[in-house]
Amino acid sequence: MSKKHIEIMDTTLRDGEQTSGVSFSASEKLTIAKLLLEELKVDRIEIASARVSEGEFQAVKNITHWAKESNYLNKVEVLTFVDNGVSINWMIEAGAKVQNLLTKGSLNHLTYQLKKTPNQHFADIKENISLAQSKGIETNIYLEDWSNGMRNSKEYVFEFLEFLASQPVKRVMLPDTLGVLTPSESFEFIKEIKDKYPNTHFDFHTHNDYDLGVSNAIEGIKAGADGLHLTINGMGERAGNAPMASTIAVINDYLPNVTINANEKALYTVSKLVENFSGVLIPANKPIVGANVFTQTAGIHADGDNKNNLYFSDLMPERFGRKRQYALGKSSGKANIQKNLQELGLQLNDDALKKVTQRIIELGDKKQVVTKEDLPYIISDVLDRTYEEKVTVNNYVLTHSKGLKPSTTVSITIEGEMFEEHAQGDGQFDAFMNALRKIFKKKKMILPALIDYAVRIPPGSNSDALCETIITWKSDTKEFKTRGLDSDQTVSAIIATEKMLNIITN
Ligand SMILES: CC(=O)SCCNC(=O)CCNC(=O)[C@H](O)C(C)(C)COP(=O)(O)OP(=O)(O)OC[C@H]1O[C@@H](n2cnc3c(N)ncnc32)[C@H](O)[C@@H]1OP(=O)(O)O
Repeated sequence: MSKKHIEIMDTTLRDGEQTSGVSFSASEKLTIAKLLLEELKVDRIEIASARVSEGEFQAVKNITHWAKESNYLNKVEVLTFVDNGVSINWMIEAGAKVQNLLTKGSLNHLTYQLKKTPNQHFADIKENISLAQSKGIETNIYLEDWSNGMRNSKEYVFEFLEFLASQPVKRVMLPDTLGVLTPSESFEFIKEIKDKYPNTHFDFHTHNDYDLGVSNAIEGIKAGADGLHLTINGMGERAGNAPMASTIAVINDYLPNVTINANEKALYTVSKLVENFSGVLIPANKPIVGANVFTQTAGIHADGDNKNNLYFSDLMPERFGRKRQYALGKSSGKANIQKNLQELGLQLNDDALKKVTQRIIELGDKKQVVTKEDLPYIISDVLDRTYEEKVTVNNYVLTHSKGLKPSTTVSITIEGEMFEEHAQGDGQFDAFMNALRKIFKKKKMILPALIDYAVRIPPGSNSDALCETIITWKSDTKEFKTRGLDSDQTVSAIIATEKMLNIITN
């Protein structure tokens, strides 16, 4: 079976910009247009609606100027209105060559918005197309609200298509303007039309109001559509349009008899650029381009990746210029940690790996985000413990309140014997140390003096999970440092103190 080429028309700069609150500047539009055509290699781009504003006029002018020099002018399209040539003049002055003429694809819209009869509308359109032709402008035609037209005024839609068959129109564009179609209707409607007009090029334009934008687009292609309108990150009015990334991936993976020019590898870069320019953040779970979609979190999945890539699918991140990652947190297992260690070029023996895994799970339990960059600190914190653990801090309460002295109750075990003490201090940690001093007095031991106390976020660790406290102690015989690492500053100091207690009792 011969393969069919499907045109991809990107409308991020027109329909995508209709996302509430989004307005691209002229230079942003030019940058996005270049990336779309040169890197993502979509077949066509729709860059603006005519007449909108002076800024929009400038934006179109900049793009057409560049497109003319780069031989892309016939791929750059402007949405126009049936307005006695006002839109056509606007786009000609802005240097554009292809109009996407917005007409009414449902009787309802025609009757109530334009207040015209079908014959009046067709006559206006005929005049518009012929004016465009006389000025060297190519015409594609939108049948706005076509999906509802097919449901409620099918006779009108076919009358319209019959009229268009005699017109010099390059493409007929069928929008599901309100995103109301189901996948099966998308298939049926497009098939019905394509069967009747097999030689006409039909674009299908879907919206995501029911989250069916991609499914509908795919069914449209199966039914015979020749082109699709998509937007980067699914931007667009209301719930947006069918997103470029997932639609392309589905076409490539599930429609073997279809070819497209779009280059998957460029998707992520374009998506991030549009995210930055639009200010509309890509949801972390957005297929293909979201931050989390190539991150394995569960330990079992990371383990399976080590064993014959059991949790891989065709949707490999490298296709899209991305990399698989392994999250660190409470659902991590040894395999997640190993994968991250490999990336850092570190190796641990089984015992150390177990201890580090346990520590990451503890941190994860506190809802902390642990990153790959935190790992070296966690490792040195855990592996610091080269002594026999004779002292354990079991429990403590630290209080801090306005007008009252901070106080602590602490319970510790020293070589199997439990002690509990209460003390006040100048701060929470001071109170904690005073309680410890009381306990160790009972053991006839004097604790070393605290001579320096430094707190920092570990350098290079770019998560907010960790806080490192390094305490310098001085006893009669020596000066030494201990460090503690935790998400909480006081807890990290207590961990450093527990290490000191173990050093002096060993
Ligand atoms: C499917 C889509 O997403 S279509 C998106 C179309 N793009 C836009 O709307 C771009 C943003 N719009 C605008 O900047 C403005 O609306 C403009 C410049 C186009 C027009 O502005 P205004 O002249 O102020 O009119 P307004 O915004 O109220 O638009 C409604 C008018 O357009 C008419 N209209 C609606 N569809 C069409 C059409 N396809 N062709 C011609 N006129 C149309 C309406 O009948 C109405 O006319 P009326 O005032 O005589 O009743």
